[in-house]
Parts: sequence; structure tokens; C-alpha cells
Amino acid sequence: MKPVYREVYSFDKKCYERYKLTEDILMEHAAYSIALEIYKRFPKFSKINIVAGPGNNGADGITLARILWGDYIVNLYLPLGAKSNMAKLQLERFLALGGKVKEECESGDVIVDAIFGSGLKRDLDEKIIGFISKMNKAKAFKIACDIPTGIDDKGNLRPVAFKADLTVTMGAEKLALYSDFAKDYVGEIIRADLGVSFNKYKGPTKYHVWERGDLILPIRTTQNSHKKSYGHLGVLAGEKVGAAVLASLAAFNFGCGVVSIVSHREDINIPYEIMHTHHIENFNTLAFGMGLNNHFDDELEDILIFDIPMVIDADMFYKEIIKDFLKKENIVLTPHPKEFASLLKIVGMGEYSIKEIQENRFDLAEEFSNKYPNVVLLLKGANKIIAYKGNLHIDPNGSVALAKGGSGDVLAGMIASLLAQGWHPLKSTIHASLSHSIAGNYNPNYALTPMKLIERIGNILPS
Ligand SMILES: NC(=O)C1=CN([C@@H]2O[C@H](COP(=O)(O)OP(=O)(O)OC[C@H]3O[C@@H](n4cnc5c(N)ncnc54)[C@H](O)[C@@H]3O)[C@@H](O)[C@H]2O)[C@@H](O)CC1
Ligand SMILES: Nc1ncnc2c1ncn2[C@@H]1O[C@H](COP(=O)(O)OP(=O)(O)O)[C@@H](O)[C@H]1O
Ligand SMILES: [K+]
Repeated sequence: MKPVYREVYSFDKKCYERYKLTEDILMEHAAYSIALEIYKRFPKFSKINIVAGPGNNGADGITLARILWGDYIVNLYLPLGAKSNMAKLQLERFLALGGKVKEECESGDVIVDAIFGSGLKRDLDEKIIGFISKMNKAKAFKIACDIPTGIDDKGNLRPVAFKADLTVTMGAEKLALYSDFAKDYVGEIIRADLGVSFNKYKGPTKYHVWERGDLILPIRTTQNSHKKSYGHLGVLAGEKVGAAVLASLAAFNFGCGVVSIVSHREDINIPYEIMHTHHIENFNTLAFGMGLNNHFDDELEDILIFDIPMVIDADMFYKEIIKDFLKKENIVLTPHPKEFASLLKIVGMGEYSIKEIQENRFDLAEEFSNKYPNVVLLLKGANKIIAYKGNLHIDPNGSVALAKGGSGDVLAGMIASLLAQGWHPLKSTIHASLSHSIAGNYNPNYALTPMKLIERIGNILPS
């Protein structure tokens, strides 16, 4: 689990004011950390093209050009000139070394984007958009300095961005690097220290990114136990029974001792290992909403009274009664952006389009969590956001292979499985999400189906 931050200016300030470092020292470390990646990956005299902007992101790029000069063929471009004091100083140093600023773009082995970093304020203009488009088309290894140019502090594209293979981010990782939009642009992310240990640089944060190595699986440790030691989950089946079947099978494969489908219909086919009942009783956990439509509408008041953990999904986010479930403890909500829009409307937090939800995912998840601190919210997407007590936990480990009907039903079943096995709602949600993401990394990425995903839950190796 690694901390991420909305901004790092306050940490840079701490370096200057408390630790007596200078801008020059920080910048030297920033540029040197990119140089190290180039030294590691490319032989001497490879051709390195560096496009530097007018501010301190550009100054990092110019510093890099000076460090590499003599060891590599360095082409430095300054399409907007050098404007900040540091950019001007770094340019003087580069020129003193015999470096030259190029006018016309050449092909190369590496392109470094140091146009804009954390200072991006508005949409890029046509000239820069043209530049970025050329850089993106070039056949070279692409490195972004701090953050790919065009991605703003919320992680949105303004309106295009540099498509990096590697982002070397300065000081601490920024939350913006983990937006759904940024996922196709950041490439591998490496954090650079700026002259003091990360432990001295960083501060407290509400934002954390979870990695594969953090995964905890529900490995059984007690031989003297029986099926009910691992919980009895009830999954409500409504109009689309398949959704409940997928959730049930996922829960069963993820360790839940007994799983039952509750349905008022007789004519449904249920896999042999899943039980079928008509009544909601004897469960220690419930999952419902997936494929439900209006089935069980008359029973939702009664379900409210049960004092057991619940995973609430899909169709439930369109019903007014959802407000009452939010007052309970041990509730996990798993909306996708459209369902989240409906939920926000019902609870009076505003009317948002799906686009607006996606552009404000972090803010809205945090706001919701502050309003409903008892509830765990998992907002689905390319990078899942899990919000609890105003903190955001981000799972960026999933892949586009999961973009298939039924993936979400599997996820709901997996969370419910861990709840049924007695785990805390936040822990259940984080580790079910990580497992779902890891199991969902499938090659070829168009061919994953929910049934294959369920099968793969059993093949995740403990880390
Ligand atoms: N202490 C620090 O501040 C450090 C900063 N560093 C680097 O400095 C960067 C931040 O530097 P700055 O604050 O100077 O910001 P940037 O260099 O990211 O951008 C600021 C400049 O770009 C212009 N600008 C912003 N948006 C624009 C747009 N859409 N079109 C045209 N011009 C636009 C601004 O007017 C300003 O001139 C970081 O991303 C990092 O790379 C590192 O060297 C480490 C230390
Ligand atoms: N591009 C993607 N990258 C990573 N994960 C994705 C992507 N698209 C979808 N997912 C994940 O797949 C699941 C899809 O859920 P959902 O849309 O509710 O599907 P369904 O309702 O059909 O089961 C979510 O967990 C989501 O985070
Ligand atoms: K950049």
C-alpha cells in the first residue's frame, strides 16, 4: 500500500523551509532520477529528445539535457521558451556546456515530455496539442517528467495528453496519476526522491494505492472447522437470475462455506453446489441488487431489519429505500458510474451525468464517504475506488479484460464471500477487489468471461 497525494507543493516547501534545501537541489535530484532510468535502459549515444516547457517542469527537462550531454545525443526543444527563473538558469548552464537548442524535431530512441507538470492550469492550445500529437506518434520510448503533459490535478485530460511508457514522478505520487483517464497515459510509474528520504518528505494522507503484494487471501488455517465456520451467504435472485448465479459461484470459489440463492421462482436452474431457498433466513451475510429489478420490493423493509453485513449492488441504486440502508452498519455498496449518479441523486447530493462522475470520481467518492462514514463504497471503473470514513483506497491492478457483462456480479459475490467469512467490510472490499483485478488480468484480454474469472479466483497465488 503506498500513499498518494492531491498536491506535493507543501512537501517541497517543507524541504526549503525546514530542511534548508534549495530549489536547485530538488531539481537536480528530479532530473537525475530520470537520467538514471535512461542510463539503465539505453546504451550511451542513444538519441534522447527532450521537449521542455516554460516553467519548472521544463527546467527539470533542461537539467536532464545537461546531465546527459556528452554521454548521449541530446536534442533539447523549447517550443514556448524558458520563462521561470529556474528554467532560465538551467538553460544558461546547458548552453555553457556547449549544448544547443533545436528548432526542428528529429526522430530518436527516447522522448522526454517536460512540457507541463503540476503547474498545468488550463486547456492546452493548438500549438501544444500539435506537438503532443507528434510526440505520441513517434516510435520512441516515452518518458513523462512528473506527470504526462495534459493531465490536470484531477486526472482529467486537457483535452489530450502525452502517452508515456514511463512516468517518473517527483517527490511523491499524485492522485491524478490514478484517474481512469490517466490509466492509458501514465505507463509504469516510478517515484523519485528529491534529496531527503521519502519518510522525511511525505506527510499524512487520505489516499492510498493498493498493490498486488498487499493482497491477503482467505486461506484457511484451522483444520478443526466445518462449512458453517466459513459463513452462509444468501444471494437474492430477481429477474436476471444469471447475475445471482455468478455472484454465488464467485462467493463459493472465494471460500464462503455455504451459498444459497433466494428466489420466488421454481423454474430456475441453479448449479449443484449452490442451494436454493424461498426464504431469507439463517444467513450471516446477504448480497442483492444484481439482476433484481422489482423482485423483493415488498420485502426490502423486512431486509432492512436484519443485522447482518450486506453487499448492495446494481438495481438497488435506483430505489428510494437505499437511503434507509445507508443508515445501517456493515454495508458495502458497489455501483458503477451510472448507478453512482442515481445514488447521488436519491440521497440529494446532486445530479451528475456519467461524464461528470468520471471527471470527479475522487471528489464525489470522498464527499459521499464523508456523508456516510459507516458505509463502504466501491466505485467501479478502470481503477476501482474504495471509500470509507473519508479515506480513498485505489485499486489500479485491474485490466480492460474485466470490461464484460457479469464482471461486476463476480466482484459483488467475492466481497460478500469475505464478509460471510467474518472479515471487516473495508478489508473484505479491498482484498476482494485486488483478487478480482488480479484474476482479471487475462490474455488475450478480449476473451475473459465471468465463468473463466470465477475459475481463476482459485488460482491466485498467495503473495
Ligand atoms: N519545488 C518544486 O516546485 C519542484 C518542482 N519540480 C518540477 O516543477 C514542476 C512544477 O513547475 P511549475 O509550477 O513551474 O509548473 P509547470 O512547469 O508545470 O507549468 C507552469 C508554466 O506553464 C504555464 N502553463 C500552465 N498551463 C498552461 C497551458 N495550458 N498552456 C500554456 N501554458 C501553460 C504557466 O503559465 C507556467 O509558465 C513539477 O511538475 C516538477 O516537474 C521539480 O523540479 C522538483 C521541485
Ligand atoms: N477497463 C477496465 N479496466 C479495469 N477494470 C474494469 C474495466 N472495465 C470494467 N472493469 C471492472 O469490471 C467490473 C464491471 O462491473 P459492472 O459494470 O457492474 O458489470 P456487470 O454489472 O455486467 O457485472 C467492475 O469491477 C469494474 O471495475
Ligand atoms: K510532463
